[in-house]
Amino acid sequence: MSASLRDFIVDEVGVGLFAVDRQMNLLLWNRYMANHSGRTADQVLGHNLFEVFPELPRKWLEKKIQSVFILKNFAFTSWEQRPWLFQFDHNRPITGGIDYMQQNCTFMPMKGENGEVETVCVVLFDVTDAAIYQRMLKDAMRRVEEASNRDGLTGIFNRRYIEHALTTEIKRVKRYGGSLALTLFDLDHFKKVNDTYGHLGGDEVLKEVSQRVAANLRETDILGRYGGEEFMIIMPATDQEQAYQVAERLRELVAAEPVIFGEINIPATTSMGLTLQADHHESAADLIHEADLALYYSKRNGRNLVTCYDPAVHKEI
Ligand SMILES: Nc1nc2c(ncn2[C@@H]2O[C@H](COP(=O)(O)OP(=O)(O)OP(=O)(O)O)[C@@H](O)[C@H]2O)c(=O)[nH]1
Repeated sequence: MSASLRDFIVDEVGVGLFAVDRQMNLLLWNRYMANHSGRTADQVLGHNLFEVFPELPRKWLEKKIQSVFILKNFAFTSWEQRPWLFQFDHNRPITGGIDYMQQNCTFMPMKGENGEVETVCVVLFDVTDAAIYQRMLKDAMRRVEEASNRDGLTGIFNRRYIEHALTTEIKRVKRYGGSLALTLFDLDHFKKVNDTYGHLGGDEVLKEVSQRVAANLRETDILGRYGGEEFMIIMPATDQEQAYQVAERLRELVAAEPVIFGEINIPATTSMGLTLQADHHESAADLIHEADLALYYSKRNGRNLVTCYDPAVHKEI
């Protein structure tokens, strides 16, 4: 191959190419590197790489290059470990939060006639597009995952998620001890709300009640929509007295102010049933059943009430 052909390829190859000797002096600097760094080959060749580019991660890069001299093997770095070696602009209109050109690098040992590595040549690949797509894919997957856990109307957790969360919390208590309270609540006479104010009015009540309750829980509590107008609150590390206080506060909070639906005020109340995790509970279903029974007694005793499950009082219906 003629020298001119070789020079042509080195300059037009479309990746960054540079080479250093054992003292880290630059021996090769192709046009790609010149264009992106703003330093021409004439300005950098013969100079120490780290003196020309003091912003390079010297300790890490020197070790990497020295290892190629010593081990006489190729070495690689990926943008996932270190997003970039040189702070090059990427010129992408949609960056997805990516600041500089993302780079993969290959370090090649170039041996002399004596078999020793005399030069290390570094190939720098622009992998910004792949990095952007991977980040977008991860974001999309996170959003899908998030959406699959949420109830479309109210934005709180859906039944699938909250049942799973309850099972996890029960396992945690069984293993590490502590207390766990479960509250189920249901909007009172909700059929009448729908009949009187229409389905959209009913929906507004569901949304507003969810928001009020969500805003008045601890960060560690988990609120979910369990059914049409039925909700569940998992309260980890909460005993019966605390859970009762919380439920009473929430009940009052819902009843205190009507839900505003356009020009109309819709009064809403809730009935609640709560129970605590105990050794005899085998599964989430056992706990839910007790909370449901207590909720039933709240309905039966006049609604707008909180009932704590008591096995001596709350018998199967
Ligand atoms: N607007 C609206 N209504 C819903 C939704 N899901 C369930 N519902 C309604 O909720 C009502 C529940 O009625 P019931 O189970 O008879 O209970 P209730 O009228 O609340 O009576 P009590 O629970 O005994 O106080 C039904 O009319 C359902 O159509 C929803 O997403 N939006």
